[in-house]
Amino acid sequence: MPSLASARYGKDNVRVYKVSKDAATGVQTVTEMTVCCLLEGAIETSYTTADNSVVVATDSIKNTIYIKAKEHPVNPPELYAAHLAQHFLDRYAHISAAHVKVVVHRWTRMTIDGAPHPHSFFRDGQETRNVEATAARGGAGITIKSGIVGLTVLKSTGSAFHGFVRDEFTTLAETWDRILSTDVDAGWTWKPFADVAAVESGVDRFDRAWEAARNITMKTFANDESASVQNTMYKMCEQILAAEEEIQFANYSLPNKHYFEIDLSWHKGLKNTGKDAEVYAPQSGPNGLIKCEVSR
Ligand SMILES: O=c1[nH]c(=O)c2[nH]c(=O)[nH]c2[nH]1
Repeated sequence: MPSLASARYGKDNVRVYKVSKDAATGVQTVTEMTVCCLLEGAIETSYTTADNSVVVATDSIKNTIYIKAKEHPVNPPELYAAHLAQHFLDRYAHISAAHVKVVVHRWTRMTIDGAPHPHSFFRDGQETRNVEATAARGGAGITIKSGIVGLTVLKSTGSAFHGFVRDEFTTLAETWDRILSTDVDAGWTWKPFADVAAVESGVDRFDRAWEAARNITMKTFANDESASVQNTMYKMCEQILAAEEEIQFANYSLPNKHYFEIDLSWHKGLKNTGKDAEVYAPQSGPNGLIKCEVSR
């Protein structure tokens, strides 16, 4: 006899834009985000016996996403996500958990004639600031994971990879100097918060951690004499844990986006390998994929 093992539902890809206008200076500040909100609870009968009386319509969930963005600050996204998730527990007795994901897109203020423009912005890359917040009953409180996704980086030297297993499956040559490129997906998990008030008190921690993680990622990527993606990402995790006491875990998921040397010696003896390598072939795939999570 089948039974519902797990279920959650809600609205995904809700695009939200919020502007704040400083009447005194005329300066406007904008935030654009994409929100997903999924609910769990005593909703089994909606699946098993077509009982829609337990269903908060996904259209209503979408409306709530807009209303909470109007009622509360959307920055930092951690606080907005906590307010939104907690709302569903407060409003609906049969909902036991609300999972909110917020993806914040970049709108960076333009500098025009050397001065910050009051109301014009540009998209300076596909990098996003991501937050996943879950509010749950039973003393679980609010759990929050923050992150950076889609920060594409490359270093043209300062990366090696040697000493790996060599056997009958190995063709890769050891290298002491290679190109290293990746799309950073970094995350940091906060100690659980008792309630929204706990998220709100000391709310500066979230922007501080995001800025620290971004700087740590770039500085370590740039300055580390990398022995491997594994070792470089571990060094980044260690520093993120050291930066904020309330962070329990730090994690990275990094594709290794390969750049292959091209042997052009067949053409008039052109030297383009080893120390003479200048023209490379960037690869779309396959790529390495290296992940880790580091705890205290
Ligand atoms: O940094 C690396 N880690 C690996 O595990 C690996 N494997 C590989 O083929 N190249 C690399 N590079």
